[in-house]
Amino acid sequence: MQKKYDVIALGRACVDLNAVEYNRPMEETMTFSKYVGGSPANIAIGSAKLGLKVGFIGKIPDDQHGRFIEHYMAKAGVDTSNMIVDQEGHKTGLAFTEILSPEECSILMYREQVADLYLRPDEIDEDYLKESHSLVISGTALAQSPSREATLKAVTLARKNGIKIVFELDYRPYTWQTKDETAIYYSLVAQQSDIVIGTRDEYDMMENSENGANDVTIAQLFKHQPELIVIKHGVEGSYAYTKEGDTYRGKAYKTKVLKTFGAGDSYAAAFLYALNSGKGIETALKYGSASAAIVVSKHSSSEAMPTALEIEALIAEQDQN
Ligand SMILES: Nc1ncnc2c1ncn2[C@@H]1O[C@H](COP(=O)(O)OP(=O)(O)O)[C@@H](O)[C@H]1O
Ligand SMILES: O=C(O)C[C@@H](O)[C@H](O)C(=O)COP(=O)(O)O
Repeated sequence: MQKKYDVIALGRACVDLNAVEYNRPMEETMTFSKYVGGSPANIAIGSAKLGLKVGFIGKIPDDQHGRFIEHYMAKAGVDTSNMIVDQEGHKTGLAFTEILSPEECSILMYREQVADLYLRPDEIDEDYLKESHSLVISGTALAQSPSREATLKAVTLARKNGIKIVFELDYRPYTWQTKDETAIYYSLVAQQSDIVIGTRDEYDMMENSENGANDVTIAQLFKHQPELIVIKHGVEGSYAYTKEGDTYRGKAYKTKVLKTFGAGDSYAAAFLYALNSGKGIETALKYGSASAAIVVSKHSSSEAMPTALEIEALIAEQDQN
């Protein structure tokens, strides 16, 4: 069935302030470049750039930053009709990045009173959701009420209407109170999702454990709704597991790394694009990894999202060796 959207992403659309000066601690960094950020916003922008029809559900502040985010996303091809403008004075989440070296990057997030976490259940529009084949949920949207309840409502409505749920674990320590709390909400949504994507560390958060094993994780989740589970292991590559018992391994592509962040979001965007285009899981892993390799070589996460041609060129170049 033809629908207006391939994907609707739900969660934060914020601002990244990336250090312009490299190899320097943040204390000594004087200049930052502004980009739209927030994992689900990055995934939406990356998917739209690849040609998917993309919508977004979130809340942005009624100020210059909110308008910057909305304009940028609309220009990138994301439908912003369900990006609610906050009327209670909440602010944009900020992510300051420190690029100490290509291996040592950190993110300092300012997430007090951020508009995205004030999305309310009554602001989730069932008719909008019905227009999409899939719904991408960011784990951070579950960190605090009322965004938590709004997200759970979207999950229920997606299930009711046969919309595939993709759960991007997207764990950020900020705004979560305890590990138990994270594990409870992550498990709840993962069990109701069709596709779950996360790093090994994020699955450990979901399981409230350390050094967890992929086979244990998938055995647990496959008792529930998930049909496809992706577990990322950084530069060591990633795995995709299907409920039917197939395992696929994706290698990381070689690249000149500038910074480490942005990998996960670009991976998710290209992985979903490839799956949506009917390319199969093995190829989707390649698209995700190649997209991430391109983004870690560039300064931003959102602006750096590659086109399908760039991804395909990298795969063709490195897979022939
Ligand atoms: N240094 C790197 N060089 C090339 N590819 C990378 C690098 N780091 C990550 N990737 C790619 O990005 C994917 C996601 O990275 P990962 O670090 O696991 O996720 P996240 O950014 O969400 O923490 C990896 O599976 C890999 O394909
Ligand atoms: O998600 C955020 O709020 C910050 C992002 O915009 C930032 O670019 C980033 O940290 C992306 O990292 P990733 O999860 O490794 O893709």
